Amino acid sequence: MSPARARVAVMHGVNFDVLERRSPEHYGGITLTDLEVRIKLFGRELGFETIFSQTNHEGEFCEQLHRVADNADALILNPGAWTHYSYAIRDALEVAGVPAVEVHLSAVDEREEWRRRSVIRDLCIATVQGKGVEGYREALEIIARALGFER
Ligand SMILES: O=C1C[C@@](O)(C(=O)O)C[C@@H](O)[C@@H]1O
Repeated sequence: MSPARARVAVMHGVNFDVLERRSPEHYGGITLTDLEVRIKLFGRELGFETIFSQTNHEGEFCEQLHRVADNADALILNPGAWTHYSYAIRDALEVAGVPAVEVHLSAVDEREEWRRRSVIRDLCIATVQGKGVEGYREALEIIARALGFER
């Protein structure tokens, strides 16, 4: 039997603390707080508790991945630029021990060459990109299906 409320960790990486100052064309001009409020509401609709974190420090992101299974049943991660080159984060994700969905606000596969590469993609059950804030809803729906929590 599944628990009443599954917990999903939502981890934002480098430069998400200044999201509203980044290219509105790609990131919508939204603040991280507004983004997290929207994700929390999506989560509630699906019966999830969402747990948020953001850091600009790669080692801290890795340490959060090491511990994520203590507090969460699944993971949504948007590591920002680390996605494209951090093998440290890849290795940490490998030991995270919960199903993970990779999310990007922008369509990384249609942007610069260096953004088209993700070193975490094959460790994730899905990738959602280019759908802005709505992409997080899609990621939560994917997790709901994966955990057998569809309502
Ligand atoms: O920081 C980010 C944000 C991003 O992950 C996105 O959400 O679209 C895309 C990355 O290429 C970029 O470095």
